[in-house]
Amino acid sequence: MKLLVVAATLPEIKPLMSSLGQGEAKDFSTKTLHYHQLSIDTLITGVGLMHTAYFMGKVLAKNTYDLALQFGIAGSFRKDIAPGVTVNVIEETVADLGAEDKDNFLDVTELHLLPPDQFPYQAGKLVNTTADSVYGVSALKKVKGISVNKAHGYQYSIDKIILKYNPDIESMEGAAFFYACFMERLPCLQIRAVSNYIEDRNKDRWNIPLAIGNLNKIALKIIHHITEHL
Ligand SMILES: O=C(O)c1cccc(C(=O)CC[C@H]2O[C@@H](n3cnc4c(=O)[nH]cnc43)[C@H](O)[C@@H]2O)c1
Repeated sequence: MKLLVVAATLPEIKPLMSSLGQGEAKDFSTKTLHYHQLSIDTLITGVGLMHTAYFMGKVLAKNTYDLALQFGIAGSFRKDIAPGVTVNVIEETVADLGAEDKDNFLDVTELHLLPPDQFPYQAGKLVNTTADSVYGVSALKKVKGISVNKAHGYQYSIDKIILKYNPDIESMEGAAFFYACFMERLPCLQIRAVSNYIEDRNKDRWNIPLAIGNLNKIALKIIHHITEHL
């Protein structure tokens, strides 16, 4: 079985990679690891939608996989999804692709620049239908994500985005990962651990080590689940 494991930055999946053993570098962004019967390509895309889209397109043009897994940290809009909590992101919207109209924001579907049901969108959303039970993650909370180029850090714009999309979490790569996987009809999961609440910007309140620790525990659990059920 061939897996693609994607992260924005190396620290986010370094503990997982260390647990899986030495791999060989394919190029500066990808490495191949062999673990039991699995061949695992790891891809570090860099932070952001554009970087993720480029590297996903490149790796999927050259390789075929049975499953792609994106692991990352995220901000949470909800007090009940606290720093450290790990979630399965099952829906994505690019929340800052569009145009301003005075104090309003119109997204690409509202601007009629993207037909809301054009494949792979469903009512303007990217919805992941990959069966999570197969990969041992059914206990994780399923959440709605937004992807942005400009992270929210100001209560006024946070209130507005909650009213518009009612998101649970925010990342800077999730939608690009889903779009590439859905276009290639590649089963995929986007698993994120919360590093911070989305609030007026205060980096001192972030807990990235906790998020990365919990993220990697789940990541390893998924890989073990797959090896045990092959
Ligand atoms: O310093 C800041 O204000 C700041 C704002 C957003 C992200 C960062 C990062 O250093 C992390 C980038 C990385 O983590 C994901 N992430 C984590 N929390 C959030 C968030 O609240 N909003 C958007 N993205 C977040 C993101 O996917 C990046 O990969 C620093």
